[in-house]
Order: sequence, then C-alpha cells, then structure tokens
Amino acid sequence: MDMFKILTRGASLKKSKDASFDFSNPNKTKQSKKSTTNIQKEVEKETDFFHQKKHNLLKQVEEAETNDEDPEENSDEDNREEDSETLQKITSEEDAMSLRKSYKGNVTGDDIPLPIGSFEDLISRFKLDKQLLKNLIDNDFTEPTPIQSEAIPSTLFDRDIIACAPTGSGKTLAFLIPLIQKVLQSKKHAKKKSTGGAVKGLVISPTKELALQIFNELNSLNTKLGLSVAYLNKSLSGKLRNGVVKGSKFDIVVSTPLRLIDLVKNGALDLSNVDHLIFDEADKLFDSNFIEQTDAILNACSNNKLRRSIFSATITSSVEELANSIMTSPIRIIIGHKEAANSNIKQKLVFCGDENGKLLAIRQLIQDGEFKPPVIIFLQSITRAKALFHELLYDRLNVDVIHAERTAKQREMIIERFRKGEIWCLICTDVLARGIDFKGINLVINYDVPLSAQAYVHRIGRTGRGGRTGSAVTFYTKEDVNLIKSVVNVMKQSGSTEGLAQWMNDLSKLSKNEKKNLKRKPMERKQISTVPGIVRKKRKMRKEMIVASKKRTIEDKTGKKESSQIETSE
Ligand SMILES: Nc1ncnc2c1ncn2[C@@H]1O[C@H](COP(=O)(O)OP(=O)(O)OP(=O)(O)O)[C@@H](O)[C@H]1O
Repeated sequence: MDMFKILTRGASLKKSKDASFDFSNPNKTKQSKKSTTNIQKEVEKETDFFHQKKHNLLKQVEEAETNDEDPEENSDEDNREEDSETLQKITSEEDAMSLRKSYKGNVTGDDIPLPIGSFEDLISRFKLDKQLLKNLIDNDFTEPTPIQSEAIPSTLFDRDIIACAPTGSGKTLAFLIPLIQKVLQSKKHAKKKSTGGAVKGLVISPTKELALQIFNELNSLNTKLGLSVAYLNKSLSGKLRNGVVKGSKFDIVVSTPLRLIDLVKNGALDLSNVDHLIFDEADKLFDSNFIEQTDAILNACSNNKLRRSIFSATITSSVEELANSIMTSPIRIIIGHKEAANSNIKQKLVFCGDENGKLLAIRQLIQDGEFKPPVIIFLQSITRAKALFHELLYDRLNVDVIHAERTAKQREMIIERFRKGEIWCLICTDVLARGIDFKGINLVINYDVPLSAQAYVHRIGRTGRGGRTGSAVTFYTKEDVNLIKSVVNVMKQSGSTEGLAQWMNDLSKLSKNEKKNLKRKPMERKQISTVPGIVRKKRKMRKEMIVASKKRTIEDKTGKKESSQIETSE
C-alpha cells in the first residue's frame, strides 16, 4: 500500500479515533474541560489575524521610546491605560500569589522578587533594552510563560536560580532574556570605565544539537543589539586554539562541556570574567557522566560575582542538593509538579507481546491514522535505531535516523530537513531526548521503554511544546515488565490512563544499581525485523556476492591484484 496516502490520510482530523474534536459532528464530540481550554487557546492564537497583541506591544515600546526622548510629550494617560488593558500588572504580593496560583508556581527563597505579568513590565521595572523587547515581539513572543514570569526578574535581581518547569514551557527564553540584558548592561558599564572585552555569559548544554539550538535563539534575540555571541563548534574551537580568533572577543558563549574545558585548559579561553553561568538540562550535567566536567567549568568561572542558574524539566532532590552546595541563597522556582510530564501530552502504553509485535504495532498506528507526522521514535541503542531505520525504509516511509555515530554535519542536516518537513519520521537514540525544539511534533513513540521517569518525561516532551498538544505512545513487551513502573507513575500523575492495568500498581521500581547496570549494558533485545531469519541470511549472502563480484570486475579491469589476495586465493 502507498505509505504516503496512509500518512496523509492519518493526518486528517476526522480520521483519528481519539481526536478530541470531531469537526464533522460536534454533537458526537466527547471533550474534556482541559481539551476545550487548549482548543480555545489554539483558536485564539490562530485567529489573532491582525496580531493585535503584537501591535499593542510595539506601540507601547515606541511610546516608551518617545517618552525617553521627550517626557513632556505623549502624556496622554488615557491612551496608555487603554493599551495596557490587556497587560497584567503585578504590583503586590497578592497579585503575585494569584498569578502563581494560576500556573501552579511554587517559588521559595529569601527576598523573592515579584513575577512579571507581561514583557512590558520589564521596561518599567528593569529598564529592559527596548530593542530586545522589539526582538521578542518580532519573534511573536508577546506574553511571558510562567517560568519566564518568575525566572526573568529573579535573574535580573542577580540571584542564583534553581528552575524546574515542564518540557516545552519556554525555559530557554527564561534564561536568555535576562542574560542578554545583563550582558548589555555590563558592556555599557565597561565602556564607561574603558575596560576591555571578556566572556561575560556562559550557557552549557549536554548535547551539540541543543547548544546549537540555544545559540540560534540567542542570535535571533541579539538582532541589532551588537553583542558578540558564539557557539563553540569544531571550526571555531580550532580557530580559538591556534589564536586566529581571540576568546575575549565574545560576550556570550554557548557550548557543550568537553569542548569548552579543552579550550580553557589550552589557555585559549578565559572564563574568569564570567558573571552569568547557566546549566541547561542541569540534571544531566550534574549526573555521573558529566559531573567532573561541570566541576571543571565551575572552577574555571572564578569571578566572585558569578551568578549560577540551573534549568531543567526534571531536577531530582540529589541534583538540588548539589546545586545548593554551589549557590548562594538561590531562588527555587518550580512550575507545576516537579518532574511531571507536560499536561498537553496524551500518553498511552501499548503491550506488544514480543519484539516482533512492536513493528506490527507501528504498522497498526499507521492503519489507525494515529501515526500523524511529524513523528519521533526513540530506541535504546544505535544498533537498534539503525535496524528500525532500515525496516521502515523498506516500508517506504519518509524516515531518517540520528545517533552518536553520525557526524555532526549529518546530524545538523537531518534535523534541518526534519524541521522543514522533508522527513516525516525521525528515529533516534536518547541523544535527541532533551531540549530539542521541533515545532508541531504530533507523536512520540518509545519503541524501547526508557530507563527512568526523567528520560521518559524528556523523550515525550518533544511533543506538546509551546502550548500545542501531542501524543506519546510507549511500547512494552513481557521482558519490559520490570522497566515500566516509572512510565506508569508519570502517566498516573498526569492523569493518563490509556493502557494502564491494575497489576501495574504492584510493580516495584528498578533499584539505583539495576538502573546503573542497564545504562552500562542495555537490555538485550531480539533483532528488529519482520523478515524471517532465512530470508535475512539469503539477502546478506546476495549482498556479499554482489560486493565480491564488483571487486572482481575492478581487479580484472586494473589487473592489479594485491599479493596478499593472491596468496589467500591460492
Ligand atoms: N513567551 C513565549 N510565547 C510564545 N512561545 C514561546 C514563548 N517562550 C517560548 N516559546 C516557544 O515555546 C517552545 C518551547 O520553548 P523551549 O524550547 O524554551 O522549551 P523548554 O522549556 O526549554 O523545553 P525542554 O525542557 O524540552 O528543553 C519554543 O518553540 C519557543 O519558541
């Protein structure tokens, strides 16, 4: 059957069994209150044809600029009040409490600043650079998300921060906006004192893909601001190492840990003037695989005025403890339930019997119209990701695969093609589980059960981002019974029950040791293939014969047989 037809058919709203709104027959629709609100929000977003909010905000920025130039002019309070009607002003603890209640925000620490109710607040309260606000508005960021409402003022008040908010809730801007503002201010200050340049802001991410994504976002917010920003890729690192480029030229650097440490050790990059250090996906950077590198970065950032922030959708108590030990009187911001899945994601568990059943389950999703591209599929190992890729290629699905064995260039290219919609289904290992922001992913499939609640939350968090909805399906077999407890717990906490069974309540979680062992040596699973072993063997033999025959032809043509080959053939 033509897979393209199946896929496009699956993308229709009417086809989906579980679509929360049947446009063809509204009376038939079973809608939860939550989905009504989501639909309303989406409709509101989509029908803001004239970008009213954007227009109002831009007008206010312009007014603020004119007022700066001539405070006598434009003193028409009535006008301004009218424009500000849509903006929420937070001026008291009561306002703050009710705002926090609305987004289930729990903020603790000493002297916590009031949250912001709008980006406009940043101009009146913090003299936010107007070009920066314009850049936000130009990028369609007209209202702060909850984590932005809280983390931006705290950072602007020079506080250390521990921030935990759901996947896709805007944590990147929550640290980039105040970082840019702070660095702009410190540059102005340095100019007055005519001191030289130095790296002032540093953002650390566990993967190259995420670092590049953060850098791109930083770059777009930096339009017309003139900060010098860098992502330490291979080429720039080389130039820094051999002195073609000076590290002190950059105001803000985004990097993965190893590359950065390498440059610091070589003396190519000096971090002793860094004022703001941000660890994104901090729980990953504080785990045993990264902790030595993280420690080295902390040591290199020796400025005693250094402010540190950690951000993630999952921050365990032990990570918090570690963070507390390196911070001074931090503000702890938790939006929603710590380590919970984003509430915009519909989750389900699917029992597949055995490994072969998983492939059939994918084909079933396609048949049922639930496989709505773009789709991401996660597997536990490179070998398995490759095997599934070949299997789905065989199905003529528009698919590609990303894992650690692909070059950085290949990975970048595939991501770009996936973002453009040229690839509909991306197969990957956990290398893409965290932070990567693909807009509009409809479905995440956990082909192999993730090893922890955190890994599950991040993987499924590739969908349901920026206020959109999405679905996540986790396959399991009888061998996975010991692994699914953490998935079951996250699902229960988010109120998702599809595929849950009574017996799952009695399951016990994996111990720390068991998890460690599984990380070191992933669970052995049967090879991915619906093709019987005998056919696979024949295919392999045929392939080998073709290779051998090609080789023989080349040898015949060139007449150059290597002596070793002659020896063996004889
Ligand atoms: N204020 C805003 N208004 C509208 N969209 C926003 C706003 N802030 C962020 N977004 C969008 O929301 C999406 C998710 O943001 P982001 O990647 O920062 O999420 P995150 O919280 O870091 O997620 P993760 O935990 O997976 O890393 C992005 O597409 C971003 O452009």
